[in-house]
Amino acid sequence: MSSTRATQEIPAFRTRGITKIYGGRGTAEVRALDGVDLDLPEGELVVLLGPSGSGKSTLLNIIGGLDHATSGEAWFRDQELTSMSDRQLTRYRRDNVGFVFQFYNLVASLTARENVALVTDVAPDPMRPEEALALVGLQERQDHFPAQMSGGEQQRVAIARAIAKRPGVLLCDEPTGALDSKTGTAVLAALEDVNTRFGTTTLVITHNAGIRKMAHRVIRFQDGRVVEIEENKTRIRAHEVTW
Ligand SMILES: Nc1ncnc2c1ncn2[C@@H]1O[C@H](COP(=O)(O)OP(=O)(O)OP(=O)(O)O)[C@@H](O)[C@H]1O
Repeated sequence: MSSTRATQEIPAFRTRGITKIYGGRGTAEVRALDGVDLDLPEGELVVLLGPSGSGKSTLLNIIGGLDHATSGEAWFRDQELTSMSDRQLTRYRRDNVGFVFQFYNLVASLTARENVALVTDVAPDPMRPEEALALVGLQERQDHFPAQMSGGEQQRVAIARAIAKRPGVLLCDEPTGALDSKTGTAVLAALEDVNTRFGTTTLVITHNAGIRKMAHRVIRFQDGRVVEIEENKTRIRAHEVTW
């Protein structure tokens, strides 16, 4: 087996027995994750579904290097995240992870281009902000401020900001949660395009079950466990998703 092939077989993310317990010592213990084992291949678009409180965000935060597990192992490619210090996790996030959250977290006093430049100024091999904004269809809106844009446009600026540093993975927590179907569709199309064009492994938490049909793989959570993993043989395009 060639070394290239061996490298390709390492999943983007691998978790073994990941458990996260909040509270304890007098307060009620919450087992947010209870032994999660996952292998997520490179380049996939993965949808995480499950009821509120089932552990989706907790998992995303751990594999995104924003939080520590209580026990178990989590790996990004050949790097073990669960043995990293906070400083190492900060570097891991900076070098590898783009985040997109439900509320866009744009700086109100900066234009779209300036919001993206906040990230490109500190990344080693970034796209130009103009290029990232063009990829999400906002080439005409570079000099606009967040308040002059719709929710969907603001979320696309947030996606441009997340992808501009060319991350290996894009982690999205309810990216369409605050959007109506029309603007939500444009956001999904931007995520689909990034995944297809760059092969960026993309994880999307959603409560919109319609989005599952866009995914290569659908992971369903319940009570802190993975209860179902489904691979879609045929996928639909973002613009076919119904709300
Ligand atoms: N900082 C915290 N302290 C205590 N409990 C927490 C904390 N963060 C999350 N939890 C609990 O952990 C469990 C899993 O939460 P998590 O946010 O991962 O669920 P989720 O599936 O993402 O839910 P939602 O779809 O509502 O965002 C919940 O019971 C939640 O209340």
